Amino acid sequence: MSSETTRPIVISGPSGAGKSTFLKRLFAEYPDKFGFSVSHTTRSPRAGETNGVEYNFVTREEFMTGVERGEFIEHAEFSGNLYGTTVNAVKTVGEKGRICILDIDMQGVKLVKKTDLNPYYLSVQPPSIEQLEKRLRGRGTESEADVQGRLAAAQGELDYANEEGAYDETIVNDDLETSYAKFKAFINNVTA
Ligand SMILES: Nc1ncnc2c1ncn2[C@@H]1O[C@H](COP(=O)(O)OP(=O)(O)OP(=O)(O)O)[C@@H](O)[C@H]1O
Repeated sequence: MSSETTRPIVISGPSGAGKSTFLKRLFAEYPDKFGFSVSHTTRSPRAGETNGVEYNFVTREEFMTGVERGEFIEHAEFSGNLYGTTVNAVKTVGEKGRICILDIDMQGVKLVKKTDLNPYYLSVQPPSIEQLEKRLRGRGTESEADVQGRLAAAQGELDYANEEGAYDETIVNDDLETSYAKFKAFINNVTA
């Protein structure tokens, strides 16, 4: 296997564009090819959780030392605990021979670009904002306020994706079968 095959793949696009739909199908088709990075957290492990599997469990001091050393791509605090993704956690997936998939928003993309991870960047877009709204409502997993927030953020995501060189490839998710075929072709092309 050449080093090329372990480059991560960043998949980004507005909430509701269809990233999870594509990834679910992809993982079902290729169960052993891809992987997700293990995040770090300062929260305590729950029963049955193993360090290094669900999360890398660290102290707040260890976490903050990592942040100061620039080891984190991103981190955030939720309900009193820190969570984040390190550059090394992404590299570890590749070292195990799997392709690390990063399903992240535009802010995450900008942060990954500051690292030496050198991934492929793929933008998944809805056919229109109207269609996006329909799909978000159809999914039925968000409150009205959440749908509005996602639609407001969507335009920013699309504007960024239109900037020259922001992504290696853009897939407009109109007809699902056709779009998934394009998605798969992109993945197969960069991982061949
Ligand atoms: N081509 C398509 N045509 C019609 N509906 C679609 C299509 N692709 C996805 N959907 C539907 O649109 C909704 C949003 O898709 P999905 O959850 O995959 O988006 P997402 O980009 O992963 O969003 P998030 O970033 O919020 O996780 C889902 O209900 C999904 O079934």
